[in-house]
Amino acid sequence: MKTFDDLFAELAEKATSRPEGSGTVRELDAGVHAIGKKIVEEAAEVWMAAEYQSDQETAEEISQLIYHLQVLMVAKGLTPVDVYRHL
Ligand SMILES: N=c1c2ncn([C@@H]3O[C@H](COP(=O)(O)OP(=O)(O)OP(=O)(O)O)[C@@H](O)[C@H]3O)c2ncn1[C@@H]1O[C@H](COP(=O)(O)O)[C@@H](O)[C@H]1O
Repeated sequence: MKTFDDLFAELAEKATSRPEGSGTVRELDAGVHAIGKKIVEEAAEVWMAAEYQSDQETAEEISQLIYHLQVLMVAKGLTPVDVYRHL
């Protein structure tokens, strides 16, 4: 099963190798403003799922929110360690 650290490593690698068809590359090219909007959208979907949908759907929305947060980290040159420092 993939972990958040595995996903981050994959996204960082894709940012460098820029494979054809990667949604991550597309999102990185769209820039921080667009990624930020996606984060706000996904956060709202997490909230709505938690209130009105199943636990499984909520978990799926949470995974998407974390994905977009990680794309933002890659865009900003931040690493998981930069975040762990604040936990
Ligand atoms: N974990 C994710 C992941 N979570 C969410 N998303 C994207 O985030 C968006 C969330 O979709 P929504 O359900 O909100 O649907 P939507 O609003 O219709 O989506 P859009 O129209 O905005 O694209 C979709 O575009 C998904 O593709 C993800 N895209 C990729 N990954 C993983 O990231 C890795 C790299 O992916 P690629 O860069 O695409 O190869 C792979 O391991 C993927 O599994």
